[in-house]
Amino acid sequence: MTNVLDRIKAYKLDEIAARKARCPQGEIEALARQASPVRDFAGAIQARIAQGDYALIAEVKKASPSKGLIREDFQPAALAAAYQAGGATCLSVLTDAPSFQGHEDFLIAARAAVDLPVLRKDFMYDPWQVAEARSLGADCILIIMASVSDAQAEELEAAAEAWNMSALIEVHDAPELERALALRSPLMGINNRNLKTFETSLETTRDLAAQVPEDRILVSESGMSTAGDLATLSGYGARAFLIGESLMRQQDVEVATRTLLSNPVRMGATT
Ligand SMILES: O=P(O)(O)OC[C@@H](O)[C@@H](O)c1c[nH]c2ccccc12
Repeated sequence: MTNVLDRIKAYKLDEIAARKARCPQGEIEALARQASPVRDFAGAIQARIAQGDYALIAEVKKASPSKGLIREDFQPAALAAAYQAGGATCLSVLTDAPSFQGHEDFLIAARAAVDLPVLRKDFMYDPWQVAEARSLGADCILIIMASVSDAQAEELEAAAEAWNMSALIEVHDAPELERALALRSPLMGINNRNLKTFETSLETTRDLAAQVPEDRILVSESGMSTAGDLATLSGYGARAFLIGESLMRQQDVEVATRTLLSNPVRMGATT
């Protein structure tokens, strides 16, 4: 039985092979070395949380396999600027074309419009892709535990470290979280959406949060749309949130971002 994630992995491996044939490791590394200096993605999230604020990773997302086209008027630079003005801490930009109608140029344009660190949101299997991400300017990569072996995850994380980039480790269940804890990255993403079935429930974060050690930053991912959702997830221990669709559906993205982030539960504050 093949699921969505398996299908994505199959075409992604073909895509990687074709790209590597056009631009071998040495060449992509040379391009990566010329890229704009790395912005500290994990550090920005850590700093925002330390201030008692929520850290928002705001996603530039045109379409998804489960929802189709999400936003008609899609201008990555303007959207990035709106996210930054609305209070986002970092950006995530989808670069996968077949399933998300993403593009490398969207990441380049979005990052150039702001001074926030940027996650390249794509399906990573090969250290070559990490160098490619850096060559585009990306500051962070995604490692989806459901789609890689332990050895692959370790190899991708090591590549991110070698480029001074952050890595967001994504899990959806307890066995994946267990495997993820063998890695070093402080950024532990709990995806509320099952990438094999698209089923989405904030209870995923509730059920796994207790198993995330204190020294990791819990990032709740997917399926959030209101300040109330953030408050609920904050009750489970999440202080960082990765949000795309609900913000992409708003006419005024800056106002929507600011509204979403209003009313944070200030840690340690008494009422
Ligand atoms: O649009 P949402 O429901 O707010 O979700 C954003 C982000 O979490 C989601 O796009 C995502 C999480 N993990 C992924 C892995 C690949 C592609 C996309 C994703």
